[in-house]
Amino acid sequence: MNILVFGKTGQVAMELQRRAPDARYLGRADADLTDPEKCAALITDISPDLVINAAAYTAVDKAEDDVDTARLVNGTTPGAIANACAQGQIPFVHVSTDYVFDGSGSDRWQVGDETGPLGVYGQTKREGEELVLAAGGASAILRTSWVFSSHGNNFVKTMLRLSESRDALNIVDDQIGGPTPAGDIAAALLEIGTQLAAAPDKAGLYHFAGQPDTSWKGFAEEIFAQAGRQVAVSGIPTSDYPTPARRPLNSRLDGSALEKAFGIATPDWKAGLARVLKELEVTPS
Ligand SMILES: NC(=O)C1=CN([C@@H]2O[C@H](COP(=O)(O)OP(=O)(O)OC[C@H]3O[C@@H](n4cnc5c(N)ncnc54)[C@H](OP(=O)(O)O)[C@@H]3O)[C@@H](O)[C@H]2O)C=CC1
Ligand SMILES: Cc1cn([C@H]2C[C@H](O)[C@@H](COP(=O)(O)OP(=O)(O)O[C@H]3O[C@@H](C)C(=O)[C@@H](O)[C@H]3O)O2)c(=O)[nH]c1=O
Ligand SMILES: [Mg+2]
Repeated sequence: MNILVFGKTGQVAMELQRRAPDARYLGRADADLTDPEKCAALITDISPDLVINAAAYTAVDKAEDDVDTARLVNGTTPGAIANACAQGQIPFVHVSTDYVFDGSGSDRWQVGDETGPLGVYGQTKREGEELVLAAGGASAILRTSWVFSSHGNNFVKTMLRLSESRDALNIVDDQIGGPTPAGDIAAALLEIGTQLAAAPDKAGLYHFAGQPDTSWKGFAEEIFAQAGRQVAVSGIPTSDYPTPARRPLNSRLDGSALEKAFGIATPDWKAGLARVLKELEVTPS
């Protein structure tokens, strides 16, 4: 199967390259997602058997002041890609986020639940979802959360870096969600794409997030425990950690629709964390 991937340097794109080295990966220089027409034209020219979009504008706070770029990258261009795929009858797998939700309540979000993004990143990712679904092709959207890996920027690497200079940290303990290993996401995207090619009726929205749910404080504590770093972690409310973008308090995603349609189980993030720390050569001292 000829697979075309938008994204090359990001966490999920790097993990896709490990699992599907023969796919074609488009970096920013090959396909700038601020240019919807160019991205759509690439699909028509290349005519692959499957398209995966692993690129996005993921700088949550920066997006608040960079709305036009975030909208093009997260909304307009995924829509244009989905339209080109629908026209060419090419299955398309796209990635979205827990930040499309408003974070109310404490139930796990189901795929059909109403969205209500709190910031520009979440709003533009939701616009992308709507445009992809409206394109009407064989498109699957995988919402995930709190992605980490040995590559790029993520919470695990931030905590490890801070532990070099700090013996105490304040971390928010009232945002609850599922940390998700990028490697498990990449494997899920490839499995979804393969199944979608044979069964286009499996198109739609799905959730995939690591379990068990935890807070950012709980995630930090597990990172330091597994890494053998002595850092005292104090829980603080979100109101004590002001940021330009608001973030959802309840990010719990229910993965049962994905399990039912594709047989893909919810990943164990603590096991994924152990693998990432091993890759980073972080061992308890
Ligand atoms: N990171 C997270 O915690 C979460 C991510 N997601 C979603 O998962 C998907 C993958 O995210 P992740 O792997 O973490 O992303 P990263 O933040 O690791 O990387 C973002 C990628 O998008 C690329 N990109 C950004 N802007 C453009 C552009 N204008 N043109 C071309 N490429 C561009 C970047 O390229 P470059 O290196 O050139 O900047 C980079 O490869 C995204 O859809 C994201 O919304 C969902 C939930 C949580
Ligand atoms: C560094 C630090 C962060 N925090 C908090 C801030 C924030 O609420 C939380 C996580 O910080 P981050 O900067 O990793 O958060 P953020 O970049 O918002 O992470 C999000 O990225 C986007 C792309 C997504 O789609 C989401 O699923 C989610 O992963 O930790 C502390 O409380 N103390 C600290 O010292
Ligand atoms: Mg971030």
